[in-house]
Amino acid sequence: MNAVTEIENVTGKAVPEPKVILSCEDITVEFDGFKAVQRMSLKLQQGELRFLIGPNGAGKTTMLDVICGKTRPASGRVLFQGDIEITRKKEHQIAELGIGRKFQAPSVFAGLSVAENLELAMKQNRSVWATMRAAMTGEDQERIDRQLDRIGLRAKTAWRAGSLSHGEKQWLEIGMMLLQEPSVLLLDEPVAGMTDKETDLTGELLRDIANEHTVVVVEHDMEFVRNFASKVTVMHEGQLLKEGTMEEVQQDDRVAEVYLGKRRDAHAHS
Ligand SMILES: Nc1ncnc2c1ncn2[C@@H]1O[C@H](COP(=O)(O)OP(=O)(O)OP(=O)(O)O)[C@@H](O)[C@H]1O
Repeated sequence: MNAVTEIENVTGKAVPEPKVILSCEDITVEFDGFKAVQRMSLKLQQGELRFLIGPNGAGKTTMLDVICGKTRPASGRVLFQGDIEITRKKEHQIAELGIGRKFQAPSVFAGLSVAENLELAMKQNRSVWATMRAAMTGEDQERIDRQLDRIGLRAKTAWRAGSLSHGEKQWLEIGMMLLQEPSVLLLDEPVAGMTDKETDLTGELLRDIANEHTVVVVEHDMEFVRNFASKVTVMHEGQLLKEGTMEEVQQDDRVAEVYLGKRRDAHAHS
């Protein structure tokens, strides 16, 4: 399963080809006859941080909903890890396969401590829980500590989650997701409502996470995207408008017209 396909680069030297972990093919979503997404395709490589941008109503959230099984497409299919078709699977089955979804608002248990939230999340990881039940504590504590360091909340382990800042709650929820060891993380506007400092720290956190997981971020904050995106997918009116580096996307006239241009105009008039 882990065989790495090799391709030849321009010098004729064999280099490992990045593995596609998730592939959305020709997805169309209809709501009462209205096509919210139209023949949209999206391929994600293992370990990439992909930003999904576009104006309001472009279909970004609907694409995440299709991937995580919340919305059924009228046509098209979603393949996970090569040949596992997840298009008609239920949300919980898709989550168990390793695709985690985080919605915009943080959802942590406010009355529990940071540590308790993380412990609970880890216990929901059924496969690990079942196989490692006998050898719990030490190893589990290490896994929790690792996430605490990663999300920057080690000093606040005993704090009630409800007393954390908005940004810290978002990081805690990301840490909780990571303890379930997903291959793919889908995040809806993770930096909305964060301070500039929190936004930057979140960008660094997402980059760090993307070394081990594949991360898809739906985002409106263009400064954040500019600072942290390597590859960007732009949607408009349910369709793929452009895909490429931030530079390529910014230089595209159609993107400027439907999206970036509109934002510049909005700023110019404010
Ligand atoms: N459950 C639904 N029923 C009917 N129409 C819907 C439903 N969900 C989304 N839509 C419509 O589908 C289109 C795409 O919505 P979607 O939320 O995916 O866009 P988006 O790009 O995420 O927008 P935003 O950036 O504003 O969140 C919009 O016109 C929206 O009104």
